[in-house]
Amino acid sequence: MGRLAELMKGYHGIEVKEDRERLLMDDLHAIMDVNKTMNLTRILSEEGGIVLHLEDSLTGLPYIGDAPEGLYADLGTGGGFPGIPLCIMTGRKTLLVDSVKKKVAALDGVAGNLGLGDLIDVYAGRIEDLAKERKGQFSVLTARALSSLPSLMELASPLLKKGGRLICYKAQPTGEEIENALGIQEIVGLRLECDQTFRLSDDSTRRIFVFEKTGAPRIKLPRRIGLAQKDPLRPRS
Ligand SMILES: C[S@@+](CC[C@H](N)C(=O)[O-])C[C@H]1O[C@@H](n2cnc3c(N)ncnc32)[C@H](O)[C@@H]1O
Repeated sequence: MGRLAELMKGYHGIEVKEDRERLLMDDLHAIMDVNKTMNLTRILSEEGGIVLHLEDSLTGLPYIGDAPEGLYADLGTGGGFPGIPLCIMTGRKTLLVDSVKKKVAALDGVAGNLGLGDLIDVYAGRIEDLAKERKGQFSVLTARALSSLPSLMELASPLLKKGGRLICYKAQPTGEEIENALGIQEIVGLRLECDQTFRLSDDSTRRIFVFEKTGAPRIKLPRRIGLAQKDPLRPRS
């Protein structure tokens, strides 16, 4: 058993088989290699990458496992986290979404080299544009280090089919952010299903919020490009 598999079993009770671990480590090495010429991640050491990219990404595994069958997209994927690790572990058809074209092109190359070209597609563009093109098509979405919870809910809602899940990875959400997220659930047609705090092996704290799409949003989504992140929705008083 390698270091990642040991951490996942010891700290999170998640089993990572040998062939999956090899592919996950190949992904990390490939991203670190691309990172020499393009800014994909600030984490430069292998040990840092194992914990802060792979271990952290895989903590979302039980939640993606509970989501309905079907398409998965990682919103604001950056260096492909948590999208590529979750694809490797679940075998779901995966779309990696980011507005920066060269990052997305690099990820396409990495996925192809890992032999994941049939499972992984990429979308170089804004989430709001994807929502117009592929409304209601996704069963599960993830977002890590992308935006506040209310922004994520607004961006995700039009992409999700009913019963689909949005899995948000947060390091330190503020009380106000959580209050606003809870206050806009009906407006965006999502409901909080799970709010879980846990620790990574380096002792840092993480929180995962899972929302379920319960019905159509009360307002027309997506709003104008940029508004979800610049001027997030607030609870109606
Ligand atoms: C801080 S990075 C996080 C990357 C990765 N998810 C991670 O956790 O390592 C946020 C990424 O989201 C992308 N992004 C931000 N807003 C976006 C939008 N509205 N549509 C598409 N991509 C977006 C940025 O280009 C950036 O690559």
